[in-house]
This record gives sequence, structure tokens and C-alpha cells, in this order.
Amino acid sequence: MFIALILTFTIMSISTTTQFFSHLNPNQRFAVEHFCGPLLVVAGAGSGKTSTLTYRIANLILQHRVNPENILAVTFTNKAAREMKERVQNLFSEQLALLDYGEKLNFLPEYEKTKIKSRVWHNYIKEMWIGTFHSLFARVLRFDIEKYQDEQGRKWNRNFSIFDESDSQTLVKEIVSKKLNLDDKKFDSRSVRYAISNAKNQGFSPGELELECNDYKGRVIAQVYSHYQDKLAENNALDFDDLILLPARLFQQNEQVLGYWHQKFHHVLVDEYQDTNRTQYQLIQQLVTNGERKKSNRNWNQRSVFVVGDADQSVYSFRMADFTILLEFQRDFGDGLADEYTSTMVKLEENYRSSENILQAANGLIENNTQRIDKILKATKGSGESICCHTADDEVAEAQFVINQIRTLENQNPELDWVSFAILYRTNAQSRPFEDILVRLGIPYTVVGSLKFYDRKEIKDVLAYLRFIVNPSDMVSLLRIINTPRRGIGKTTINNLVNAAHELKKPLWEVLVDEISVNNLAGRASKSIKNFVQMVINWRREIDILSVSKLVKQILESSGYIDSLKDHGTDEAENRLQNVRELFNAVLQFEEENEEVSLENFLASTALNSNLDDLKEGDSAISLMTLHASKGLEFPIVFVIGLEQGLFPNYRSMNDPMALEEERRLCYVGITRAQDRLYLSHAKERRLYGYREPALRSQFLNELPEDLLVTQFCKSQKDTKNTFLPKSSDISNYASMPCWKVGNKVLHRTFGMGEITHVFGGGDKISLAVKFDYLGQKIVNPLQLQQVN
Ligand SMILES: Nc1ncnc2c1ncn2[C@@H]1O[C@H](COP(=O)(O)OP(=O)(O)OP(=O)(O)O)[C@@H](O)[C@H]1O
Ligand SMILES: [Mg+2]
Repeated sequence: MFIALILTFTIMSISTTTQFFSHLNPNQRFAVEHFCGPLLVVAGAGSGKTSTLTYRIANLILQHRVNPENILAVTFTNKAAREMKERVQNLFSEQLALLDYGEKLNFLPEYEKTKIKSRVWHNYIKEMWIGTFHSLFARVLRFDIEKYQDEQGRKWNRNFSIFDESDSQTLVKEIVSKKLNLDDKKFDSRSVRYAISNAKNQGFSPGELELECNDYKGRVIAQVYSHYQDKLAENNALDFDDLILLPARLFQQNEQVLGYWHQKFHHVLVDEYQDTNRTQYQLIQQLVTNGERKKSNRNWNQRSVFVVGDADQSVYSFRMADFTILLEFQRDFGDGLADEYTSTMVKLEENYRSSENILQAANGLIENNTQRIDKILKATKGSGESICCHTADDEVAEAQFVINQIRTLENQNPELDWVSFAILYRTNAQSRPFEDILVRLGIPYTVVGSLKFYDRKEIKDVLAYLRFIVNPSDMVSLLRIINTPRRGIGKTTINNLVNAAHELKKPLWEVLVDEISVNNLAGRASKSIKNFVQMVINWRREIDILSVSKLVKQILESSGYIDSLKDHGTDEAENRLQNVRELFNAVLQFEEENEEVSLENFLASTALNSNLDDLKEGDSAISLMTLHASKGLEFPIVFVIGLEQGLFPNYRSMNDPMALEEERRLCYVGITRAQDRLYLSHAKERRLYGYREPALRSQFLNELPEDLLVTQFCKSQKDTKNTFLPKSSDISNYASMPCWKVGNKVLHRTFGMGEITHVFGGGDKISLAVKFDYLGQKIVNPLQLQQVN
């Protein structure tokens, strides 16, 4: 009661204090103050869109006395949601500091006043709904899912589980191969799962998908989709896409439910609107317009929809994000309403984040896209330093260069701290060489949006194999690998064996080797154990015969680990596969760099790598992350690494102009994260899947205005073995090479047979992407290929 009184008093007092956003520019201020009706803010990177949205939330509460529980704000990540809450809270705190509490609190000592203020505001902030689409609408479903029934009568209850991608994939696989007995080559579970996800993101139910499809394959996928929904309902589970699709359907189905949420959220705000997909868009529209009622609803003037976005930063089309939704905002939310409520658009044209050089580079790059609306983005900062473009010998030299540069800058500039630096890359596996050096030097770092390399599940699995081979008493590693990948050794069998080991007072491995104990187990389990034991014995025999890298390769292959990831077929599994291959690269690097190469020594080096003391909250650390994860963030100094054809832009985009434009937008996102200094780097050769391959500089580097770049070339300090580089005598052979075409069958001197999928560059700069029968897709030097007819 007392708190409520203080709260009311506080709000009234604040609304009379000076405007807390007077430092914003006129357009931003307009957007902050605008109260009702739809408003779209479109602007380039770093122009203060997210800041405007945050100030607007604060203003709604402070100035317009909106109850925080009537506000719904959608951010792109949970981290962004936390930060937005903090920012709103800070704005409140600043206002509180200005407050004169008059006589109301005077009887209290100063520290009590402070305590009350922060408690009041803390509770207040908690009532706002700020989060991602998924987290917010999962919350809606926890209230109302029991009122939902799909077209086939499937129902869920409020204790539903949320299945992750790999759970979903397992369900699809089961349906394809067991339930429907389909040919899993024709209907591989990965693409079927992808098609189902796409259907959900476009708002189609299984029935609707079937009607949409006029071919056999489409109809079968719709059938799998229907069985998949049965399975989810049986498990009382939803997948990620359902967290969006189900509320949209529920709102369509049940006017009362929609009415409740419609009344609750008077103000809907969406950041990064360009990455909204059709179903997410439908949800927003339902909440805001409440269908047909929009014209007659007298409360319309109490309701606002405020979205901010930048079509040039749309990078999630693979999740069906559609930036035309942004472009259509005015039409969709403006029509048919009285003038004063017609949708308004505000453009922000000043960039407050980056120096002029960085901004010009970003603008120069994005102008190469055809699918865009030209916009103005002026720098408010000075021209700043030139952009440094660095060519490294290989990926290790690249990491060395970046980290040396960071150390020098950190040393020379007292205003810089580790937290001032970010290293951005296209794929997760690229973090490994950087992490290795950072750990060795004891420099604190965090990997944003992912685990550190040596904490990733697949890396721990592979290292457990290696540890156990070296050390038969390592029961922790043994238990980790005994049924990973699945080889029919279930939990009960494992428990029985562990108990037996306990009773016999023997290490678990000795029990496994003991024929008598194993023969006591059920037939299948006993056979699986014997196979596993034989496999381990074989590897142990090879320790002294094979080089470490050959042994690791042998283990990865014969354990079935690599194959199980390949079979899984999800994007997540592909990511894990890349990480495992990167670990193999680490082994090769270790062999190159060390005199005494043994498996034990390699393991010791990785143990050191993963043994860095964990950072405490608030510790300063360098940020490493993928370009996708960097959206919305900013850092004084940014390194975008691995700018090579096939890596960035990614090879999958190279023959698809629209996908290439998306890669370019991703590069635009990366460049515009930098405030003061930007470094772009690429390597002349890179170890991909264990082999050194020449790498071509990314076309994006060539698209940047040349006068803004300073090119740096540093020779690697270490003597790398260029085993797979063409010999100089080969160079003259370029002229006599065949004319390579997509679809040509080729033989590579190391990788075997394959087929050309992409041709990059020309003349002596030509390089090819080849899909090898055994090893998958790689970028290779044509000099190592022979054409096969
Ligand atoms: N009017 C202003 N005056 C000075 N600085 C500002 C102003 N508006 C925003 N800023 C600062 O500019 C930087 C970029 O702002 P913000 O992150 O809101 O931009 P954005 O448009 O959301 O960027 P992105 O497109 O990358 O998401 C922040 O450091 C913010 O504090
Ligand atoms: Mg932003």
C-alpha cells in the first residue's frame, strides 16, 4: 500500500520534471512522444532506432502514465530484452535522482529512501512484457493453450514441453522411415523438417499445406507434417515454430482470448522488424487491430503499434523472415482509419555510432545490392581512422594478427578495455584459433550466443574418446562415449555394469573387458559392448603406430561419430560437424607447432585451453560471436575476419543472387557494429576439414571504396608447411587447364572423386567448389584436379 502510494506520487512528480529525452534529435523525439496509432521508424544502422524505442517505453510510463503491464515490447534476443529492461530502469533511476520527494519521505533516513525508490521501480519494470517473440508468446500459451484445439482436434495442456531442433528432427525421422515407410533418400528428414518449419512460419496447418501442394512430394510432406503434429500432441510438446503459430491460430479461433490480450496490450513495440516472418506479423496485426473491430473500437486511440527496422539488415530469410513486411507496414496498419490515426513513418538519417569512414564503407558495400530502398545516413562523428584490411598467411596467422593488434591498442589507449573489442565471424567453428591464443595469453573473452569452443558438446565428446583411449581408468570419459553415438547400450545396461564394477571393486573398463560379466547381459547389449571394447582395443594398438592426426581421424570415422552427425542432417548437426572438423584442424596445428607430438600432449594442451577460470558477471572481456549474433550491438573496435570467397560470402550463396545479397547485408551488419575502428581480415590459405586450401579474398572487400582502406600485410611468424599449396612449377599450368564447368566430374589428388558445384573467379584466380563423394563440399585449387569424363 505504502509502496503503491509512493509509486503514484513518484510518477506524478516525474512527469513534471525536465524532459529526459531532450538530447534526442527532432525525429527521434517525435517518435518517442507519439502516443497512439501506428508508427514506423525506418533507418540505417546506428541511427538510434533501439534507443528511440527504449525512450518511448520510458516516456509512455512517465509521461502518459501507461501502466507497464499494458506494454508489449519484442526484441530479437533474450540478451537484448534484458538490456532493454536495464536501459529503461536506468532512465527511471536517473529521473528518480532528480526528484524532490517533498515532505513525503523526509521522515526516513537517506538510505531508506534509496531502498524504497529502487524497490518501487524494480517491481514496476518487472510488469512489462519485454522479450523475444518466442518467449513472449510461450508465456501467452501458458495461460491459454487449453482453450486451443487444432483442425484435427489435437489439444495441449499448459505444462507443455518445448522441443528443440534435435527432438523435432528425431520425430520427423521416425515418421518418415518407420511410420510411413518412405524412401529416406527421397524424403530426407532434414529437408522434410525444413519444409514443415517453413509451412508453420507461413501460417499453414497440415491440411492447408496439402491444399497448397499440387505435386506428390508436397502432399507427402503435408502427411508427415500431420503425423508430426500427432506426435507433438501425444508428448504434450510444441516446437519453436508452434510458439508463434499456435497463438496466431488461437487468436483466430477464439475471439474472447484475443479480446483479453487485445485489451491487455495497449502498446506494442517491435525492434528489428525487418526480420519478422509472416506468422509473427499476423500475431502483431491480431493484437493491434483485433480484426474487423479496428474501425469501430473506441479504444483504438489508446492503442499503438510502433516498429523499428532497417531492410538492409535483414539476415534471417532462412527462417522465413520477409523484409517486405517492413515495407508494407504503412499500407497494412494505415488503411481505413481516421486521419489522426493513420500510420506515420519517421526516418532517422543521422548515424551516432560509427566514424565517417566506417559509415562510408558500409554504405559503399550495401549499394551493391539491387533489392533495397536507398536511404540517407549521415555521420555525426569525424572521419576517424582508415579501415585496416589485413591479409594473413593462414587462419592461425590471422588470429595472431588480430590478438596482437588488440593487445597493442589496449596497452596504448587507457580508455580502452577488453570489452571494447569484438571479433566477428561467419561460422561458429572459426572461433577456435582465436580462443586457443586468448587462453594461452590469459586474455579474458566470452563467446556471445554460443558456448566456448572447448565447452561445446561435440568437442567434449571427441575429447572424451581421446582421453579414454589414453587413460583406461577415466570412467567419466568412458560413460560419456559408451553410447555416444547410440550403439544399443542402454541406461539399464550401463547401470548394471557400473554396479558390477562397484561390487567387484574394479575399474569399469575391466568389467567391460571381462567376458563373463558381459555374457550375463542381454544378448544385444552384450554384443554391442563386445564391439565397443574391440574398437577401443584396436585404437589403443594404433597409438604408437599412427600419427596423432591419423589416429584421431580413424576414431572419428570408426566410432560412427561423424556419420551420426551427417545422418542427423539438421543445421545444428552441420554446425557440430564443422566444430569437430575444426578440432581436427587443431590437432594438425598442434602437430605442426610442436616437437613432441603425442596424444597425451595434445590432450594436455586442450585441457589448458578449456581450463580458463570462468568470468564473473561484469568482468571485462573480449567478445567473440557470429555476425548473426552481433545484430543490434556496438563496440569501439571491431574485427570482421575470414573475408574469403566461399566462407564469407558463404559458398551456398555464390550461385544465388538473392542469397548473395543477404550475405552482403550480413557484412553490412558486421561493419556497422564498429564505432571507432574497423579491421577486415582474410587468409591466403585456410585449413578446411583438415587440409590446407588456398583461399580467395572476398568479393566484399573489392566492393568497398578503395580510398577508405589501408592494406596491411604481415608475414606469419611461424614457418607453415604448405603441403597442399600448388608448387611454383604448377603455376604455369593454369593456362593449360580445362575450362571448368558446374557439373564436371573431377578427381582430386587427396579427396578422390567429386563433382563441381561452383566456379569462382577466373584465370589464375580461379577456384572451385567441389562436392566430393566421400568428404562433402570443399573449395579446392583446380591444379589439384583432373577432369574425369
Ligand atoms: N540522438 C542521439 N544523440 C547521440 N547519440 C545517440 C542518439 N541516438 C542514439 N544514440 C547512440 O547511438 C548509438 C546507436 O544507437 P542504437 O543502438 O539505438 O541504434 P540502432 O539504430 O538501433 O542500430 P542498429 O541498426 O545497429 O540496431 C548508441 O550508442 C546510442 O546511445
Ligand atoms: Mg538496434
